[in-house]
Amino acid sequence: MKTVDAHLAEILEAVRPLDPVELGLEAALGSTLAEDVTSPVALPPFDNSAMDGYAVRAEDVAGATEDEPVVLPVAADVAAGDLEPRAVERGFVTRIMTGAPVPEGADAVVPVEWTDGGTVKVAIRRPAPVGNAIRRSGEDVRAGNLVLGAGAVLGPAQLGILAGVGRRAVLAHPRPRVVVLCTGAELVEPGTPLGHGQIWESNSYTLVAAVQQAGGQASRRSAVGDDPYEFSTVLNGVIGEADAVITSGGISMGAYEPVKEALSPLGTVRFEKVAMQPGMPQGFGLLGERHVPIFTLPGNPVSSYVSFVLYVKPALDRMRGLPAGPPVTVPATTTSALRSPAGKRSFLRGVLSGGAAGGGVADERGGGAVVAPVHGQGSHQLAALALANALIVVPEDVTDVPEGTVVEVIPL
Ligand SMILES: Nc1nc2c(c(=O)[nH]1)N[C@H]1C(S)=C(S)[C@@H](COP(=O)(O)OP(=O)(O)OC[C@H]3O[C@@H](n4cnc5c(N)ncnc54)[C@H](O)[C@@H]3O)O[C@H]1N2
Ligand code: MOO
Repeated sequence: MKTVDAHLAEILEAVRPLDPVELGLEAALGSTLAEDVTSPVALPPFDNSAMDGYAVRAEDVAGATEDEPVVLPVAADVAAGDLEPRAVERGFVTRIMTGAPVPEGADAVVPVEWTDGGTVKVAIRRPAPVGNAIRRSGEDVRAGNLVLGAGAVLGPAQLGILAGVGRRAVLAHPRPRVVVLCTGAELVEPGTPLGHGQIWESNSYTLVAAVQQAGGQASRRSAVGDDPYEFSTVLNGVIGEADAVITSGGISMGAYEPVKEALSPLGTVRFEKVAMQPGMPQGFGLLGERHVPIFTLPGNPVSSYVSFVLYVKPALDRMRGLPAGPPVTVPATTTSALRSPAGKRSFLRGVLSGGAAGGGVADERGGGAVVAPVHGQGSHQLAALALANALIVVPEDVTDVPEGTVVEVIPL
């Protein structure tokens, strides 16, 4: 049987980063920067006030006290956005608002709270040291400085600095558009009545959410039955708009396996058994001239989600232009004994707590972190999966793990 590592390696070998495109900032959340961005100007671009108050020459107010305030005439008002260059003469002040340019000659701002708030003349009750409440030009970024490098994922703060350095659009790897397509004649939409032999379709909800969490844009197609022709028709209808396709179901050894039956003749999608549990039946390949990756995941709900975590998430990372590899694991001590089939890598569902997972500090031997396997390890046991927050990895050559052993765990 193929190993988990070999299957992932094959997928990562085949999948390429999406070509960078020019994205407006409104559309760029979650994309990956494909250029280095520098600032054309210093930020702030000019010295400006950090507070509402009075721009002064510090020496003019050096003697101010509560009992003997310094009273000075207010020569002008300067608000944020004031375009007129201004100056403060010796013996005068300028009323100034937060964000307004500091007038020539002023070297300190006295907050309004230290004064009587006068508009014609003002009584200042405390001295302000040179530089008080002034935000210097270039304090945040110098002109020409790199603010974000290629490879940065654009979140709210990153979009903010891009706008802050004057960009409206950037070159970025877009979020992959992923179509999720489930198969199975027994599947009906949640919210509709169940007939005999039917179940509510759930995998697409899990997989769409997983794609979104992994930085992709997911779209869901209603489940198709067990007819390979119908499956092919739906697939052909969506492929033009997809950067990747995920299917669930229809790939094992039964008589009605529409995904396998429709895709096997193409010769570009391989169906094989991978030495893992759950998720043994797997398929992967490339479709059409655009070489759109297709992940044909097993239908059992736990199997399809575990397969997503192990194979699709790293592939989406690569498509996003990010470093891609197997999921990160952390050490934790198992609270119960574990069993695993010989020759397969198991991904048991568990609840990870303590250590780094619980906000504490885990040492490299799992000190502090513990993991408790959930009750119900069948690949159909979706409720047990929903209680878990981690996958406990049991290697291929291990069949019994005693309670108290340090194991590797994939946080979900
Ligand atoms: N003779 C063999 N039978 C099976 C083997 C095998 O090696 N030999 N492998 C088993 C394993 S392991 C798995 S995993 C499944 C995978 O089968 P398929 O990918 O073909 O999936 P289906 O048969 O379509 O469905 C399996 C199971 O999952 C339920 N299901 C499917 N889709 C959904 C969905 N969207 N939402 C909720 N539940 C879903 C479906 O009703 C079935 O119960 O094959 C084993 N059999
Ligand atoms: O590989 Mo299957 O996922 O055990 O049920």
